[in-house]
Amino acid sequence: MTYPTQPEASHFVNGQYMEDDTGTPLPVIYPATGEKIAQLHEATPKVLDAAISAAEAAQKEWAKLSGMERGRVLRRAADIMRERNHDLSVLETMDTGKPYQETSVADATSGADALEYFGGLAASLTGEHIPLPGGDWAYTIREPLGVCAGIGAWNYPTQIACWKAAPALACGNAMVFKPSETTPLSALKVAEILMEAGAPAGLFNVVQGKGGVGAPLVTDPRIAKVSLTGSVPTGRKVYAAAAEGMKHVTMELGGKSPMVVFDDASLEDAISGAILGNFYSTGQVCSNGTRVFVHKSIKEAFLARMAERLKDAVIGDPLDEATSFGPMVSEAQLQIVLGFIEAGKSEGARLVTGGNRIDKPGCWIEPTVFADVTDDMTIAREEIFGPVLSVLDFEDEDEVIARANATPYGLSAGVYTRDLQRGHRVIGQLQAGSCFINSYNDAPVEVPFGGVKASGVGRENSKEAIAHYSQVKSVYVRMGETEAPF
Ligand SMILES: NC(=O)c1ccc[n+]([C@@H]2O[C@H](COP(=O)([O-])OP(=O)(O)OC[C@H]3O[C@@H](n4cnc5c(N)ncnc54)[C@H](O)[C@@H]3O)[C@@H](O)[C@H]2O)c1
Ligand SMILES: O=CCc1c[nH]cn1
Repeated sequence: MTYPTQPEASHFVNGQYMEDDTGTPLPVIYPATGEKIAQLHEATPKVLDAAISAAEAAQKEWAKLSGMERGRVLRRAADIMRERNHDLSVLETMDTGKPYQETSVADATSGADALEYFGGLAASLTGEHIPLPGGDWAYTIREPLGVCAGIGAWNYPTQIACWKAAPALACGNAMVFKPSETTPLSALKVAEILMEAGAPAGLFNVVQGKGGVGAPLVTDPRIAKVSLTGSVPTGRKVYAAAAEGMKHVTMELGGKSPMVVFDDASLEDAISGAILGNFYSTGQVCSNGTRVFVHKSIKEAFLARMAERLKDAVIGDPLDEATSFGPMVSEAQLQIVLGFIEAGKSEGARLVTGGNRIDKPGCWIEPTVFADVTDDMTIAREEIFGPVLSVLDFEDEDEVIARANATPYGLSAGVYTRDLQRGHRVIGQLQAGSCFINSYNDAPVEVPFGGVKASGVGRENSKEAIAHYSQVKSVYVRMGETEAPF
């Protein structure tokens, strides 16, 4: 392996790399080949304490800056990130296995968008003046929360770090970020870039490790807010632990989202949407539309054309720009997905294409499509987080809305139809936070992102995120005498 993937040290604390090799070893594997590309260590209590202390000290100084000054640092970081997009994308590809064709347009670039967007907003985070009877008045101040903990999943490591850090820092907070143990490399680059852009030492710290490092980070009394991107079971644990300390939370969790394809839809567009919503990032996207409800009258045409379109997937070296479908992130995740495929077969779903591990080193699996899936099957109920698309038939609008909503999840939903009234009518009734009409899986920073029901609490991106990284102080000002009853 020629690309430098071994970082200077495992953690980034108080503006510099930090190592404590007494921590449990954490090997980093390139999923495309199974080769080890870096060797890190999990954070020990000493590292974690140093990171939180550094963040606490930095936050006090950072909060004294004006929004304009804070925003300037974030916008500089966005520029640096864009200048380094190539190298950052190669690193992201090696960390996750996602093809460079994707990482070069959806990872560091998305992180840079967040830094630029929230950098631009920082100066406008002001309070209100509220006139009251008798000449009295009140004003409000939007204050930072303090030190925020960010905890990431492995599918979008750079994007997740920036989607959390950018609004947190814009509001005057500091952050201790724990990336997923599976993809620990790129958050360290985010930390380097923020320091280079002028952020004070300690403002953004990275500590490595599994849940055993995440758990004490969440409960540390110096942490004011926890933002987790991860699965629903982890979300339940982290939300409960944060509640004990009455901390603010953002929970960006999993889903089992419906995509509804009506009989008047453009078949090519609907298939493109289903490809984006099931096979982009090898199916490892939280908002994926994995329950594809296709109107019975067009189902066979949909399946035939989907099978044809899948032949155009270029499965190969993720660093080759022509590759459009990479490996799964890890052997463990691959085994989980193979288990779901077996469940699909044994419960009676029709395997249309794929279904097999690809016989070469690394974590490769074929893009897989099941048809004749029914609502009670495991593959229709549980989040798979891999390249497995399930087609379910429907005939009636009210029926499909009820079935689409019959899930504990509520992250996303999509509708394909040429009837715009129907599109809005149906989307309006689907229980999901991030929805699409005649599109799927777009996530621009200007638009709120997040789920309802078990899929999460709070929103990332857009102006909505500001409310989740700040609190409002109100000040009542009496202009006359203070009257009391006695
Ligand atoms: N809604 C979103 O924005 C979004 C985005 C990406 C991924 N996801 C979800 O993430 C999941 C896949 O990622 P994953 O397998 O890394 O998820 P995961 O829940 O296994 O882990 C997520 C993170 O939580 C940490 N963690 C685990 N136990 C913890 C504990 N007790 N306390 C604190 N931290 C703990 C892990 O180390 C990791 O960093 C999928 O369910 C996917 O839908 C959601
Ligand atoms: O994985 C979830 C977040 C996301 C959705 N689209 C791009 N990133």
